[in-house]
Amino acid sequence: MIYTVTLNPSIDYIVEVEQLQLGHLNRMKRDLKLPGGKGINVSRVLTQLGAENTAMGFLGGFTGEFIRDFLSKSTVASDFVSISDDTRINVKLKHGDETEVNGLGPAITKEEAQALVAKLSQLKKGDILVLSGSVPPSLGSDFYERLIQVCKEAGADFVIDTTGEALLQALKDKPLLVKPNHHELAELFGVTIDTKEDLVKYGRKLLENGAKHVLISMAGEGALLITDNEVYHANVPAGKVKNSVGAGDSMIAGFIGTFALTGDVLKAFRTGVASGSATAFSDDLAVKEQIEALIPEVQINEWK
Ligand SMILES: Nc1ncnc2c1ncn2[C@@H]1O[C@H](COP(=O)(O)OP(=O)(O)OP(=O)(O)O)[C@@H](O)[C@H]1O
Ligand SMILES: O=P(O)(O)OC[C@@]1(O)O[C@H](CO)[C@@H](O)[C@@H]1O
Repeated sequence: MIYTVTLNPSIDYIVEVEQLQLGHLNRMKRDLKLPGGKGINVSRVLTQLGAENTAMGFLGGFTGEFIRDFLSKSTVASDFVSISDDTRINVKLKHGDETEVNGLGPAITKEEAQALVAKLSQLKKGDILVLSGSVPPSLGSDFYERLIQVCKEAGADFVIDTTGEALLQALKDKPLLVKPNHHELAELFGVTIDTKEDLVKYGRKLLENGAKHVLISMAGEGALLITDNEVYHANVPAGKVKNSVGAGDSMIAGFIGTFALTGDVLKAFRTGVASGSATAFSDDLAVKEQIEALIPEVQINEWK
């Protein structure tokens, strides 16, 4: 069973304007409210792929109710801890370009935090825990580390999609998968990456430090999968990009959902790329039919 954890869910308020004029009244051309937060996105795409999963984390207030309701209507199983503060609203402004303004996140009490830890102590060997996204400041920066220890004690695997120190710290506990994009990989090691050799060199460092699989996404320029023995490159399908929000989460869902169902790492890689691109080509997250249509367009080659 796969469990996703979103410590800091959001309503993603997607607002489209013809042209953004700072300091003036702008009228919306279109707007859309969607449940957001990286783990929730992973759960929504896992559900599309038929991979059994439960979305967990913290939800509170009217914003939390919106998310609960949306997930239930779209048959995404969930088991969130209810909190007294409001779940945040993240603004995604489309004005030719994409500008995002993400909230800090709600206050979470010690008791609420402990309630999530207690739920996760029910994990079992063979389960996969997906930890994705930012940590609300009230939880403290070591909260992921606490959840990873709970996961390890249960003998379950984990995937972590975060950045910086929290990601580096998590490597020693041997995550099943990490997926930085090429910019995040460079930032992580405080370097600039200009060549294919450097991408592989720094991707391999994540493996050497403990990750079991490393995916490096490069938006429209393809993706790399680095395993102990091999490096594989995938192209991305051609299409019109409508939305990049959640493309990386969809890629993780495609990879982990397929890996959990088949154990086949290359099939997982191909579905991961197809899922990321299917979301990039949609207004919302990808649905099953869109993902399936793109799978044959993803070619994977060994990278020498
Ligand atoms: N321009 C594009 N054309 C086709 N596919 C794309 C494009 N941009 C993103 N994707 C798909 O989405 C996947 C993840 O994209 P990206 O490298 O932007 O990840 P990310 O930075 O984690 O994404 P996010 O915007 O969700 O933070 C890519 O590997 C690819 O499959
Ligand atoms: O603020 P965080 O937790 O880093 O990212 C949150 C977020 O930007 O990530 C998702 C896309 O990946 C969105 O649904 C959501 O708004």
